[in-house]
Amino acid sequence: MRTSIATVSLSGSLTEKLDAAARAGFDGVEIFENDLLASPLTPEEIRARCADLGLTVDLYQPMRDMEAVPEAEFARNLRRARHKFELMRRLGADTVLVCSSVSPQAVDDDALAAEQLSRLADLAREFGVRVAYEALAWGRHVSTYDHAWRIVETAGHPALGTCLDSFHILSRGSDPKGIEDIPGEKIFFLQLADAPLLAMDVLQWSRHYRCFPGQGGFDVAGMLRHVLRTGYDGPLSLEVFNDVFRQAEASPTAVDARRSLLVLQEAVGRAVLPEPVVPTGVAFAELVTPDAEPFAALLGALGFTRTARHRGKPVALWEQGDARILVNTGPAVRRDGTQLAAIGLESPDPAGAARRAEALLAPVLPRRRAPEDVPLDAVAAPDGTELFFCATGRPELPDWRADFEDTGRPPAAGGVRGIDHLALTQPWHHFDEAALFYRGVLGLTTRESVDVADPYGLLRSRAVTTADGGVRIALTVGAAPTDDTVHAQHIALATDDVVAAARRFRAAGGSPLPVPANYYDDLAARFEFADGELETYRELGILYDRDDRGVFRHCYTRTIGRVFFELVQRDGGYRGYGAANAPVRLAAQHAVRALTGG
Ligand SMILES: O=C(O)c1ccc(O)c(O)c1
Ligand SMILES: [Mg+2]
Repeated sequence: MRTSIATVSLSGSLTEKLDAAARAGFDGVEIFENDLLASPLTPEEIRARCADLGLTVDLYQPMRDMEAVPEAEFARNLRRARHKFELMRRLGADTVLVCSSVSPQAVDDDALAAEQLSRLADLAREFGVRVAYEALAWGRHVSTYDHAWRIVETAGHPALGTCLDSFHILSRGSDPKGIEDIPGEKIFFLQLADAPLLAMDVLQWSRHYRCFPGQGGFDVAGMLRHVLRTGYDGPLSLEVFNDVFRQAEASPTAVDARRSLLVLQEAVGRAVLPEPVVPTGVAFAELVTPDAEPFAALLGALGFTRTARHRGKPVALWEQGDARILVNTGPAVRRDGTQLAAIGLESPDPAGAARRAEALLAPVLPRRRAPEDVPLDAVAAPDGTELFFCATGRPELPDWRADFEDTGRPPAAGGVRGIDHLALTQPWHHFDEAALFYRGVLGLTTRESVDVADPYGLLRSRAVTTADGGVRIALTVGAAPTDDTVHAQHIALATDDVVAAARRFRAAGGSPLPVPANYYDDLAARFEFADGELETYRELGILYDRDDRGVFRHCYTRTIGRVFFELVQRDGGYRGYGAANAPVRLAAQHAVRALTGG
C-alpha cells in the first residue's frame, strides 16, 4: 500500500520536511496549510519539488468550520473554499480534508450539514477536487466517525467522502467495527496515529501527545483491519501532532515513522518482512572507557575474572557465570567518555536478525571491523548503541569469542549468574522510537511506562523484554538533557543471594551506593521482616520491593563515567525493576556526585 505522512508530523521548513519524508521512503505527503503559508516556494515550486522527490501530494488540509452554519456564513466559506481549490490545482493536490465544525455558529442539523457539504463538493468538483469530511473528536455537533459518515451518506455526492483518523476514533472509545459498514470507495482518506492512554482533554491529548502507531496504547492495527475490509485502497497516512517530534530533527523522525508503518503493515498482513529473530539472552555488554583501571577494580570486587583479551584490540573480557563484560579502551572509543556502547545478543539466527533489522531501516554496521576479526552481524539502535547478533559456542556459526585469547584464568564462582537487565538512557527525542525499535526489530515485548521522580527532574522508564526474561532492557529518558546522573546507564547482574554477593563485594573493597536511614524506616512501616533481615539490608545498602508475584532485592555500585552496576535477586517471579526505589537511588547518586564531584 502507498504510505504518506502529514507535514505537521515533522520538524523544520516545508522543504526540510519533504526531503526527510522522501528519504525515509514515503510515497506521498499531506500538506498542512501552515507549512505552505510559511514557505517561500510558490505552489508550483512545491509541486515540482514533490515530483522531483517522488512524492505525491495526497491531501491538503485542513478546512475548518465549514458546515451547518447560517447561509451568509456558508457563502463566505464557499468563497474561501474557491481560493483553496484554485491553490490545490496549482499544488497538484486532489483531496482536501474538511474537519467537523467547532464553530459556535454551527447548528445541530445533519440535513443542513449534508446539504452544505454537498454544495461544497459541487464547487470542489469544478476544480477536480474531492472533499474528505472528518469528525474531530471534539467537534461541536459531529464528533464520531459514524456520525460524519451518516452525513456524507445523506449528501450522496460523488465528490464527497469521509476521512477516518484513528486518533479521533480510538480516543473516544468508538467501536471501529462499524467502519465496515462504510463502502471502501467512500473512505477518501485514512489517517493513522497512536497515543499513550492518558486521562485528559481530548483536544490537548490530540495536539500534543499523538505518536506513531505501535508507540502508544491504541489498537491501531485492529482499526486498520476494519478499514481494509471495506476495500479501502488509498494511502496509509501518518498524522501525528507531537511536541517532541516538532522539535527533533526531521530525518530520524521520518525513519521512525516509516518503521512504524512497516510494522503496522506487517501486523495486518500487508507487508512481508523477514521474520523477527527473538534473541535468547545477552552474550555480552561492552563498555568503552579511556581508563580500564577503575573497571578492573570494580569488576574484580564484584567477583569477575579477566578471562580473555581481544587478539587485535585493547578489549578485555571479564566473566562470571553467564555474565560477560567487555571493557574496550581502544582509540575508536567515542569521545563522550565511559559508556555502555554495545550489547551482544545471543541470536538463534544472527544473519536473519540483521536482515529483519535492515528491512526495518536500522543502520547496518560493517560485519568485520578489522580483516582478521570474526565477521559479526550488527546494527545500530536509535540511541547509537551497537547491537551484535551473536552465536556463542555454536560451531556452525562465527563465534565472537574466537577473537579473544584466554588469559588462562578461569571465571571464579562468585555468585553472579548472568546479566539480569541492561538500563539504557535514551536521548529525549528517541524514547518512543526506541521502544518501537526493540519491539519491531527484535520481537521484544514492551512493558508499561512508569514515571520515576528524580530530585532534579522526572524520569520515564519502560522495559522491553523477551517472554522468558532472557533479555530485559530498561529504556529510560530524563527531562534534563545535561545531567549525567540521570543519563547514567547500568548493568544489572543476577544473583541468587544478593546479601552474600553484597557482603563479598564489600569485603573485596567495593563501595556500595549508600542508602539513607529514612528509607529503611519506611520499609519497616511497609513490610514485615524476619528478625535481623532489615538490619542486614540497612548495613549493606540493599533495597527491597515486592509485587503480586514475588520479591526483589537489589543494591548498587558507585558510578564510573556514565556506568554503574546493580546486583539483583528476583524471587518468586517478580517482574519489575524496583521502580519504587528509583527515586531513593537517584537521590543517593546525586549526593555521591555532589561529594566527589564526579
Ligand atoms: O487538531 C486539529 O485541529 C486537527 C486538524 C486536522 C486533522 O486531520 C486532525 O485530525 C486534527
Ligand atoms: Mg486527522
